[in-house]
Amino acid sequence: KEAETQQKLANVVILATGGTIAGAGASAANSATYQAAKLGVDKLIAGVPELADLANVRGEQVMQIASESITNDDLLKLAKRVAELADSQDVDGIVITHGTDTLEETAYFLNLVEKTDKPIVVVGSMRPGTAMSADGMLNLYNAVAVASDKQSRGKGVLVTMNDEIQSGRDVSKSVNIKTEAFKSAWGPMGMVVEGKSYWFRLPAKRHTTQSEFDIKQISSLPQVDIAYSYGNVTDTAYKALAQSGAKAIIHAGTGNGSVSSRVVPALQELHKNGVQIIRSSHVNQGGFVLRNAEQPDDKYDWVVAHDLNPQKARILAMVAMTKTQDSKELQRIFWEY
Ligand SMILES: NC(=O)CC[C@H](N)C(=O)O
Repeated sequence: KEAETQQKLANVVILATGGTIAGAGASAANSATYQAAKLGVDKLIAGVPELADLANVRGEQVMQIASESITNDDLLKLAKRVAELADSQDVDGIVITHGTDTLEETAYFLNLVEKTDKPIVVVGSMRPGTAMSADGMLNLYNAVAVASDKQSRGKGVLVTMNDEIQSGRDVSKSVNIKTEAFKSAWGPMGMVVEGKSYWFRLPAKRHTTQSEFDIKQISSLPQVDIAYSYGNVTDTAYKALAQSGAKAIIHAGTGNGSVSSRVVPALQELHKNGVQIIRSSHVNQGGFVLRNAEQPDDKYDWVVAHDLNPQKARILAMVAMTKTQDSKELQRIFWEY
């Protein structure tokens, strides 16, 4: 009987990378003061015995770090392992446990480069497992539920936090401390409740199997950096980033991705020397940067990030620039993904 149930259940692999979901604090009252990336994947799985009702689950520890320390090399390593597993016939879905600080970057990266329609679900938690009302157990349970559900196929990389199913492209950490940290300007795609998913929307942008990018053809990522804008800003950071080797600079602009008149000349100069200038916005609820609004992008040959926040724009620029150095092509890619 047990063997029969196992046969019917989906095979889900949990790739653990660290974060608060693997964190531990000194006492149950420590919801914000704790160490991330302490528990191994086997402990995470053992902590939620109900996972066995959803899927045949096995775990792999890919790294054990806080996500703010993830490098491009870490991203490549994770994405290549995801691709290997997705190619394997005995894997039906993949869950990645991840720190929440850069979870949105990893989810978007995988959404762009994984050539599979098998569910890939990225999940984290806002409180360590040792805290009162810890959210990691339920988030992980929900992630495995979504990863083992055939309905989740072909919908791009997903994120399950706080009972919601979000698109890995759109979702962003919008508040800290609180468990409802992950929001998208375009709303969640669905809900997951008691191990069952309920879908309401589909992504409109190219992803996974419809993407022109493939992790198997990417062995390194170009240096792309972000410069933050504010009142009294100078061009120092932009110039320093270019000097350190940035091939593109994401302008984390004010408002509509506006650029201070004190910075414009430096950006024109950097672009003449081959650095791509990509205008994004750091407004909190989701920016919307349009070409030739605020700045004459056609004249300057700059690119706009449209609705992508600066950190997501960095991910797309890196992936795009593995294939093209042409600003028109870059802009097309920014419209399509
Ligand atoms: N809630 C979290 O996961 C944050 C912990 C840590 N800063 C990380 O991103 O890994």
